[in-house]
Amino acid sequence: MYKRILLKLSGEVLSGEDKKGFDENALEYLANEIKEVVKNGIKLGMVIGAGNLFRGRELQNVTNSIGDHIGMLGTVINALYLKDYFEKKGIKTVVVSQIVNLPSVRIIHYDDIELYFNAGYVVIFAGGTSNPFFTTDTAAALRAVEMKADVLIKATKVDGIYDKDPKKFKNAKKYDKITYDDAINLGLKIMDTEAFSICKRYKMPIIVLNFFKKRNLLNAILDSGIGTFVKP
Ligand SMILES: Nc1ncnc2c1ncn2[C@@H]1O[C@H](COP(=O)(O)OP(=O)(O)OP(=O)(O)O)[C@@H](O)[C@H]1O
Ligand SMILES: O=c1ccn([C@@H]2O[C@H](COP(=O)(O)O)[C@@H](O)[C@H]2O)c(=O)[nH]1
Repeated sequence: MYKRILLKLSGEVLSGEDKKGFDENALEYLANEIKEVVKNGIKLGMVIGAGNLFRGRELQNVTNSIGDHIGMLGTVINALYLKDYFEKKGIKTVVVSQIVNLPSVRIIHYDDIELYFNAGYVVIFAGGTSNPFFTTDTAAALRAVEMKADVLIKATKVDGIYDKDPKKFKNAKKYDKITYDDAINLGLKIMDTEAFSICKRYKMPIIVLNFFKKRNLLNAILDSGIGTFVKP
């Protein structure tokens, strides 16, 4: 069983697939899945994307770097929305970020993060990497290494890594296991090359799984071979 986890969630986990904004049913499902994890005493860090609000590359007529700043701010909005929702459901949550100065957001400080985990808080790392031209996959890889996670779990809309995008190709084939090198060399677009490279360099295992299948997250944490496992 993994005890210390960095969970990367697609922004669409908050809105429902291919939708924008926030959906009450989606949030309730998410809170229930997280509650199960917290109940098991797992130290949980989270990085959430912002696909339900803004993706820099989708903002037409906006300068690239500014579009990315808007995207990163979207991840802060999601983090605060989630913190408020989680706390109403009894999940103690703290949001940390280096890109905003708000009373509801704390700065990232390694010693404090350990204290939050020991006190049973879920820690949401908001604001991506703090730099434009990256994505929250790379932020998740960085935070996983920084928090010394046992594993990075990418919970998304597909049930693992395929040889091509399964949303576009019906004949795509799933990998149960794959190496970092193969994921990078085959150009599999489930995660950025930067994210795979950081995980490879620091030997951070990755699990990619379907978040929309009930208890999948907890089952993966209990190490039951869910999704695709990326390893050296
Ligand atoms: N080789 C592949 N294997 C599996 N999925 C793939 C692959 N290539 C592309 N994808 C796509 O990657 C998507 C998952 O990416 P991710 O969870 O990061 O979504 P996102 O839309 O980028 O996140 P966000 O909503 O936060 O912007 C899947 O929905 C799938 O369609
Ligand atoms: O380090 C980062 C992380 C994110 N961004 C911008 O935010 C959006 C939303 O993130 P997703 O990973 O796509 O959900 C992304 O499209 C970038 O525009 C960033 O600039 N730097």
